[in-house]
Formats: sequence, C-alpha cells, structure tokens
Amino acid sequence: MTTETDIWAHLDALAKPKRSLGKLEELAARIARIQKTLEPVVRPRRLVLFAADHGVVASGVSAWSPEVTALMVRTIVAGRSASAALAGTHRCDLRIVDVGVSTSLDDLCASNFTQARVAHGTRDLSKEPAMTADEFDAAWNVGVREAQAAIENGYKVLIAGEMGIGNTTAAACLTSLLAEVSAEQATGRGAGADDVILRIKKEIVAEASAKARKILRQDTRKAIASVAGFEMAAMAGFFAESARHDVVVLIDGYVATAAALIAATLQSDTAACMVASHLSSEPGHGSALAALGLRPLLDWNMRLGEGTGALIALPLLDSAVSLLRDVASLDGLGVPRED
Ligand SMILES: Cc1cc2ncn([C@H]3O[C@H](COP(=O)(O)O)[C@@H](O)[C@H]3O)c2cc1C
Ligand SMILES: O=C(O)c1cccnc1
Repeated sequence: MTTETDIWAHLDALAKPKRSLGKLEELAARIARIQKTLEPVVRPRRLVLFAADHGVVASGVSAWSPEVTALMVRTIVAGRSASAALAGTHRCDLRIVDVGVSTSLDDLCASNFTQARVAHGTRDLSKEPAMTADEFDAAWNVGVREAQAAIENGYKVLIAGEMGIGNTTAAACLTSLLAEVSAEQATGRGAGADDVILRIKKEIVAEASAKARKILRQDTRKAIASVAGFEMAAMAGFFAESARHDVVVLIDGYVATAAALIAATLQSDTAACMVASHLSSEPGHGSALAALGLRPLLDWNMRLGEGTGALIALPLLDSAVSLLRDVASLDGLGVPRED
C-alpha cells in the first residue's frame, strides 16, 4: 500500500530542496497515487479516437458538414492528422474506432481502425432524444472493450480522443446538464462557428439541456443519452473501465471532459484516475474540469480535440515519473536534510 504520506516523504527526500519542482511534484504524486506505487510508469501509452456524427448538425450548429468526420477518419488512419503527428512524436500508440459515423466507412480496412458502429449518427437532439438508453449502452460498451484490450496489452496511460462534426454542441449540453453550467457559458465556437451559428447553438443547448434536466434524477442514463454523442458515450465507458483498473487516464479538451462528466456521474470515483491535460478555449471547460475536481496542466488556447491536448502533455508525465524513479535521495548523498 502506497499512502499519501509515503509519496510525499519519498519526493521530499530527493536531491533537491523540498517542493522545488512545484507542480511537477504534484503531478508525480497524482500518478503514484493512481498506480499505487512509488515507481510509476507512463509507457507504453495509447490514444483511442472515437468517431461519430451528430444529427443536430442539420439544425445549423457547426461551420462544417458531417462528411468531414469520415474524411478525417481516413486522414487519421493514414497517419496524416494533427493527432497522428503528435502521437508519433510522443511515442503514443493510436487507434481509431467508428462508433457512429454517418458516411459509410465499410471499405476502410486498416490494422489501427475498428468498425463498431452503433448507428449512422445520432438523431437531432434539438427535435428528439439523440439516442435511446440501449444505444447509449452499446456505445459505452465499445469504450469498455477498447479499455479492456489496452489494459490487457499492458498500456499504462490511456487517452480517449474524438472526431465528430457537431460534437461541441452535445458537449455543451452535457456540461450544462452535469456540471450545472449555464447554456450561455457552456456554448462556444467549437471548430469555428460564426456569430449566427453560435446564436442558434446557444438556443439549442439551452432548450435541450433544460429538457434533459427534467428527467435527470429519475432516469439519469436516459437524460444523458438524450443529448450525448456515440463517441462521448464510448469515451465515458473507456474512462470508467480504466478507473476500475487504476489506470491513469489523460483527459483532453472540452469534448473529452464532457465524456468524463458522464463517466463520473454513472460510476463514482472515476475522476480519481484522471489527469487533466489542458484548458481548452471553449468557455465552459474550466467549470467542467472544476466539477470533476481537476486542474489542467497546460493552458495553450487549443480547441481541436482528437486527443491533441493530451498528447502534448505526455512529456510532462514523462518528466514527473522520472523524478520518482531516477533521482537520488539526499540521505544517499550524505547531504544533511533542511529540517
Ligand atoms: C478538419 C477538422 C478536424 C478536426 N479534428 C477535430 N475536430 C473537432 O471539431 C469538431 C467539433 O466542432 P463543431 O462542434 O464546431 O463541429 C469535432 O470533429 C472535433 O473533434 C475537427 C474539426 C475539423 C473541421
Ligand atoms: O476542446 C475540445 O475538445 C474541442 C474544441 C473545439 C472543437 N473540438 C473539440
């Protein structure tokens, strides 16, 4: 058993003035706490990208059309996306899963791609529930299976990312619903919404999240399913399963955090295994992270998703564990302690 006292006694005994490495020591302590060891490891690591479409795009909430989701899936599979470039740079395995893309990807065959479609996109959440509770469970289970496969294969840090035109509208609804943030504050420009799109998006988020809130207490899954996306349900299952195995989960931006809110709502203690990588420029992200009790490592004005914010935080995780594993203790050097 590695207690909080053990972790800080170890860090404070290293060849440096106490707490002189600031937040890096806090990160090291968090990883040690999650892995329950004074010798944590953050390799190998894997990013699983979940892709899906959103019926609400037909109501004018995105600057982009749903075909872009499928095109980006192909780009990711080919290793030419921002996520693929960063995953290569930071030695992170990358897989992509179609959990509900509207354009057929049935011809796509690659070792890093899995076809696990629940449906060809969700229904328009501004008009009817985005998905049924059964569809939600099916998508959640796709995420659970991906986490199980990664854990069985020895991955020590897991990242879930997403690709899905329109998904910042679903994320805003979920943040409003589960983190009690106003629709105004929860709704941002996503992948570049102009003022007209932003106004429509805010109205839809306000109405859909208010409707979902009415059933949240009596049927939490149904309320969540009414505004979620398949990729977010899958990411939530992925996070929940990782937490059950004490695996470090590195959380990306606003959409990933909305999925983290789902996981933490449906399975208590899930947030304990999470590390928040960065603060997205979507306006509701800070409040969503605060609702999970998380503080972001970086604030770099990023707003892409695809796991990119988490990928650029990996060197910080590498740095944190090297402290615990590789630094000599003051006692070992014969240097008297400061107290
Ligand atoms: C080329 C491209 C690549 C992306 N990669 C991630 N996103 C991100 O933007 C989308 C959400 O923004 P909205 O809700 O405004 O549609 C999602 O696909 C998300 O993953 C992308 C968006 C685009 C256009
Ligand atoms: O922060 C995010 O996850 C994000 C922001 C904009 C577009 N897509 C994702």
